[in-house]
Amino acid sequence: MEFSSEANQRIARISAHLQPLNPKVFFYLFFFLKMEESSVLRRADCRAKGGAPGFKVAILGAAGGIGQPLAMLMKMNPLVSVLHLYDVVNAPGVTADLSHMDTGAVVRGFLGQPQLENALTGMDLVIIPAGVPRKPGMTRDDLFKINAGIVRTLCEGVAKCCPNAIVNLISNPVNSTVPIAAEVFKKAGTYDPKRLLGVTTLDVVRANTFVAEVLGLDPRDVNVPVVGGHSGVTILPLLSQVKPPCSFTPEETDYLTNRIQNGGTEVVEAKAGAGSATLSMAYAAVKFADACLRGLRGDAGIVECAFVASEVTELPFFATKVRLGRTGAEEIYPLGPLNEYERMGLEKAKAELAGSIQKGITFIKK
Ligand SMILES: NC(=O)C1=CN([C@@H]2O[C@H](COP(=O)(O)OP(=O)(O)OC[C@H]3O[C@@H](n4cnc5c(N)ncnc54)[C@H](O)[C@@H]3O)[C@@H](O)[C@H]2O)C=CC1
Ligand SMILES: O=C([O-])CC(=O)C(=O)O
Repeated sequence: MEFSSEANQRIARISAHLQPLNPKVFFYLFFFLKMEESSVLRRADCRAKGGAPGFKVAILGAAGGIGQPLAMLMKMNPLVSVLHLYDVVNAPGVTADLSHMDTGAVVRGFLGQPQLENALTGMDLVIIPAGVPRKPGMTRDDLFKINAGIVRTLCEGVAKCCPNAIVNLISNPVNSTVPIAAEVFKKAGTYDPKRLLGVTTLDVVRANTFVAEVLGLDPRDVNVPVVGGHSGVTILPLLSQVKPPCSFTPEETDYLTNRIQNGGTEVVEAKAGAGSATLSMAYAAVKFADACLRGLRGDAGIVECAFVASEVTELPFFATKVRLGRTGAEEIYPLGPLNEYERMGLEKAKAELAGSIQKGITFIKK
């Protein structure tokens, strides 16, 4: 008889003591130890395959400034059973590090293009923060040149390996990368507009924080809808629809609108060349991903703002409140009543958005 594994060697040691005794006792004990070993192995195998109930989530760009804290927070999310971390650099290190956390999700790392397909196969949710961030003096559109191609390649992988996954797209410029992703999925014949969501949660998170400061409230009790897109004037906070209901002076309205629209630039300048928002973005991305997973699970009443395919305006994409469900963005809410200030803001937002959306579409169609 061959004894290879550690468990088998233990059986061999015990057997050696038992064999000279009663053959019947030996047989039953040997049988019991074998059963115990196979159940231990089954449990380990089950965990290694992500057998715990929950969703399978991939992060593409997982070793980056957003990717790392995002991966850590997703590793802590009880709705996640398997977490795939993909990047073109450092994925093994981040994976080894996070895999020591005693939380339920099984973490696996994937490095470089040849491992992209394995990273994506079987995923329920794919979160994409891959790409370069801004430096002071740059607009988000300045990132298009590099990030457009990155998003195209990653979305081709999604179309091939997990066409039914929900996609949370973070890479900037979101106003163009979401249309790029849509065109890639259309080309592959896998496009379902409900499953493609541009992440604008950080705008809402900032709006809640800044409005709470002005009102002297706890930001957790404040909810500000932010519509339009994710860049400059396309970020349109609807201060007339803040919950709890409140009112602002014209000066407060100006201050808050400008601060929310320029929140990203405020961080880029403070970081002085070392990148853009990463920690608040990881927080926002996890807030949004968790909402998507709760929607997938079938929870009722999950509503978040997101940049999605939309008929709310004449533009093909627009950020508004959406209801998240088992199939993604199942309902897209209208803008609701706007005041004069917001109506003017909406026209400015639409004018800029139209060009950014078209730029993304043309990038794939050309
Ligand atoms: N939607 C939003 O609200 C926000 C979006 N962003 C955007 O998120 C993106 C990432 O920002 P950071 O994490 O700060 O940048 P980062 O440079 O720290 O990390 C980006 C990661 O992407 C990886 N990467 C590059 N090419 C890749 C590829 N082809 N496949 C997989 N991974 C690839 C890099 O190796 C790096 O680890 C930027 O485009 C940034 O503008 C940032 C903040 C907020
Ligand atoms: O400003 C940037 O470049 C990053 C970003 O999108 C944000 O912080 O909102």
